[in-house]
Amino acid sequence: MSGQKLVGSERQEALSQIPQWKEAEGRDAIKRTFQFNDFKEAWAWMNKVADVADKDDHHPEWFNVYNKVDVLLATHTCNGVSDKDIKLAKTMDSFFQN
Ligand SMILES: C[C@H](O)[C@H](O)[C@H]1CNC2=NC(N)=NC(=O)C2=N1
Repeated sequence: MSGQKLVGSERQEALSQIPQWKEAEGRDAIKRTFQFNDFKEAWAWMNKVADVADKDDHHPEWFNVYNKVDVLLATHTCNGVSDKDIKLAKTMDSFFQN
């Protein structure tokens, strides 16, 4: 994981791999909202993600209300979207499907 800001065709290719994620407004970041059956499911998912985020030292910016989690991913060190954000987005998506 380089952590370098993704730009141009490399960025478009990476974003095409995570079609549920959209570019954030007013900031170089990606966003997605996850909706669960209830709070406990949302919390369990967040807990699974937290383990990976801490292991990879790459953390989401997220806001949880009841069964919804709004997520924003960006790499602070490059002030933009990097491969680390794409990887974490894929992990979040995989935990959400399973
Ligand atoms: C000191 C610590 O390793 C750094 O601040 C890590 C922590 N988690 C991080 N998370 C994200 N999203 N971007 C970072 O640049 C980052 N840097």
